[in-house]
Amino acid sequence: MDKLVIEGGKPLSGTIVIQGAKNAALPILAASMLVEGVVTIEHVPKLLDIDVMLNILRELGCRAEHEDQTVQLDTTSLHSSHIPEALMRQMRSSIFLMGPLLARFGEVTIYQPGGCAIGERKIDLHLSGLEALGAQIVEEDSRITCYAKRLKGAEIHLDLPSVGATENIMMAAVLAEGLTTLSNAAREPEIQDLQNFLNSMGAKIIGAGTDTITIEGVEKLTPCRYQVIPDRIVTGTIMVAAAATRGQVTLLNTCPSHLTSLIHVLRRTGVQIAVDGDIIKVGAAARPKAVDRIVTSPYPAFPTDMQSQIMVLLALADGVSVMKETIFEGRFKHVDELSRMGADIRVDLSSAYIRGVSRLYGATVEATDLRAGAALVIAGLAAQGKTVVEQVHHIDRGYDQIESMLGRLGARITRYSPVESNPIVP
Ligand SMILES: CC(=O)N[C@H]1[C@@H](OP(=O)(O)OP(=O)(O)OC[C@H]2O[C@@H](n3ccc(=O)[nH]c3=O)[C@H](O)[C@@H]2O)O[C@H](CO)[C@@H](O)[C@@H]1O
Ligand SMILES: C=C(OP(=O)(O)O)C(=O)O
Repeated sequence: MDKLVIEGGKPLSGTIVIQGAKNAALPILAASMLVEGVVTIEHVPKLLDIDVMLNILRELGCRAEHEDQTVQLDTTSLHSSHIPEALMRQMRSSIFLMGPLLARFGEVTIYQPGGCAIGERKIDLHLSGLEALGAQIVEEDSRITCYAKRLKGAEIHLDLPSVGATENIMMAAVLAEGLTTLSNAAREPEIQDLQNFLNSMGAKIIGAGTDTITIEGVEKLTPCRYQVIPDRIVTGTIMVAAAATRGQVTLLNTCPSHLTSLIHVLRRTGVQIAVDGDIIKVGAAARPKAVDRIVTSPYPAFPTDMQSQIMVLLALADGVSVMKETIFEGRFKHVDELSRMGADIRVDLSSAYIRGVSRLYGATVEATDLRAGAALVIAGLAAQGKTVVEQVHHIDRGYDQIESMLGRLGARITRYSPVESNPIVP
C-alpha cells in the first residue's frame, strides 16, 4: 500500500483548480446506462472509485475511456445487468447501477455494496423505492435480484433523506410509465447535477435541490455531452488545509454556494474568506478560534464529508469545540490517529469534544477511510516534523493525486509505493 510522507509546518500558498465532483460523477456515469449510444462526460476526476465504476461498466459490455478528465461511454453493446459480487464490493457507489440497469433491462442482479467503514450503510430505502415503482425484489444471502417489465410511476416518501436512494429512485423513474413524486428527498447539489444531466438526455425532472422531486417518465433518452460540477468536498478540504497551515490559497473552479455552511464555520474560526464568482480566496494568519457546536446533517447543513477535516483545524484552535456526527455512527476513526499527533479529543457517543492544542506533532498514522485520510494529511501539513500517512488507497478514492495537488501549493509531500521504495514523482 502507498504511503504519504509529509514534512509539516509550511503554510500553503498559491492557486489551484478544483477537480470535478466524485459524488456527482459516479451517479452520472451510472445514469448513462439508461441511454443507448455515446455519452461524453467532462471534468471526471481520475480516482480509484471512478476506475472501479468504469471497470464495472466494461464488465457489463459498455465501452469506456477516460482521458484528460473526459469519459466517453458507448453503451450500445451493453449486454449484461448482472454485476459480479467482487466488483460490487469494491465500493458503495456500485449501488447506483441498480436503478438504471433495472429500468433499461427489466432485470438487475447486484450484491450488497462495499465502501468505507464509516457506519452500517443500509440500502433498504433504495430497495423499497424500487419496490414502490413496481419492482419485484428477491434477496438470497447477499444477492439481490430485481425484476420489472416496465416500472410504474408512484408517490414515494423517504423515511430519511438518503442521497443515494434519492438518486437511484430518480434514475429508475426516468423511464417509468407515468409520474413519480419523491418526497423528503435529499437536497445535495450532486442530486441537482444528476437532474441536469438526465434532463440533458431528455428526461423530465423538476425539483432536485428541494425536498420534493417530480419525475415524468419518458419512453426513451438521447445521448448527450455533459460537464460535472466542481467537487465541494475537495474545495472544502483545501480551504481547511490552507487555514490549518495559516496559508493563503486561491481556489479556481469552485461553486461557493454549495459551501455556505462550511464557509460560515470557517469564518467563525477567524479564517478570512473572499468569494468572487467561482473563485474562493482563503487566508489565515492567527491561531483559529474554537467553535462551540457543529452538527453534521443533510445538505444544506454542515456535511459529514467535511467533519474529519474541520476537526483538525479545531484541534489547533484556542478553546474547546464540540462536533456532533449525526449521519454515520463510525465516522470518528481519525480521532485516535489525531491523538497520536498530540490532539486532545474525547469522543462520547456521537459527539467529539475537541480541546485545542497550540501544536500537532508528526507521527505515523493510518487513513481508516477517505475523509479521515484527508484529515490526517491536513494534520501532517500543519504539524511540526514528519508525518507518515499509511493506507493511502482510501484517499485515492476521492482526491486526484492529492500529493501533486498539495505540492503545487508548496506542501512538502511525497508518495512512496511499497514496490519501489523510491518516491513517486508525479
Ligand atoms: C457517492 C456519494 O454520493 N456518497 C455520499 C452519499 O452517500 P450515501 O448516498 O451512501 O449516503 P446516504 O445519504 O444514503 O446515507 C445517509 C444515512 O442514511 C442511512 N441510509 C441510507 C440508505 C438506506 O437505504 N438506508 C439508510 O438507513 C445511512 O446509513 C446513513 O446513516 O451521501 C453521504 C451523506 O451526505 C456522503 O457522506 C457520501 O459521500
Ligand atoms: C463517504 C464518502 O463516499 P462514499 O459514499 O462513496 O463511500 C465520501 O465521499 O466521503
